Amino acid sequence: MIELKNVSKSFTLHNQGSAVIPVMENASLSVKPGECAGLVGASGAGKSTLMRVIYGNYLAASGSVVVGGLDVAKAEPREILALRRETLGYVSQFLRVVPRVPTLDVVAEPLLAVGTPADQARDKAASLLAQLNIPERLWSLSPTTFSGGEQQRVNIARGFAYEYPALLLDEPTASLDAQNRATVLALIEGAKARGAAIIGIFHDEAARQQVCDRFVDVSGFAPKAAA
Ligand SMILES: Nc1ncnc2c1ncn2[C@@H]1O[C@H](COP(=O)(O)OP(=O)(O)OP(=O)(O)O)[C@@H](O)[C@H]1O
Repeated sequence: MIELKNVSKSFTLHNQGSAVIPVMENASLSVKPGECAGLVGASGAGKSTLMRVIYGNYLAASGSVVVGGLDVAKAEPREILALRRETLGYVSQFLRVVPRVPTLDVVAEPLLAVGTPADQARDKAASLLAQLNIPERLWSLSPTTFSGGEQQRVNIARGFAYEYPALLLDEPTASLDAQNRATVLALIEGAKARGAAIIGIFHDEAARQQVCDRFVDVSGFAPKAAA
């Protein structure tokens, strides 16, 4: 479902004399449906960068990044948008939303985008918000003023509303209390059970032991000269 072959990535710092910083070389990785791979490696090793390459935010310098049959490293922007709508979800650490859109609609939006009838989309959104303990009085408000933890839970509800065949999870349990953390881990296990291929970054050791089938140490992808 997610297959990376010989992916390299470097950053060019245009404001610093165009210095080129190689971050990874020959990164290869394959995640099957129903499997969760945890990215590990020291801070700065390139875990988030690898996720952004898979999501198409960063362009790989070489290699292939195939998700659901599409090579993200060579795809047109409209193909990447379709991939993000239909195949690949991304739960980042921070919620980015259009101001003034009510929370219920923020969560229902990925379902509406794939043509789910509005009442079904809103029912699913309501059920996820309730599971994640977002009080109903907040559902009609924009989440922009919510607390950090509430925003994170809205973000997770949005990421799990539509059943993406592939999911990228960046610290989905960070700063959650025990009850919400357990709910998120159950959502991840449910996604695996229905066949989603998942790549996650979990600093929470117990969480990653619970949901990951294996670990990929991104330090192994460090460029040889910098290793
Ligand atoms: N947009 C960017 N421009 C330049 N350098 C970048 C950029 N993004 C990441 N880097 C560099 O790439 C390296 C990998 O960063 P990355 O954020 O992927 O690490 P990480 O393993 O996710 O770290 P952490 O666990 O601390 O979040 C770092 O040295 C970082 O400085």
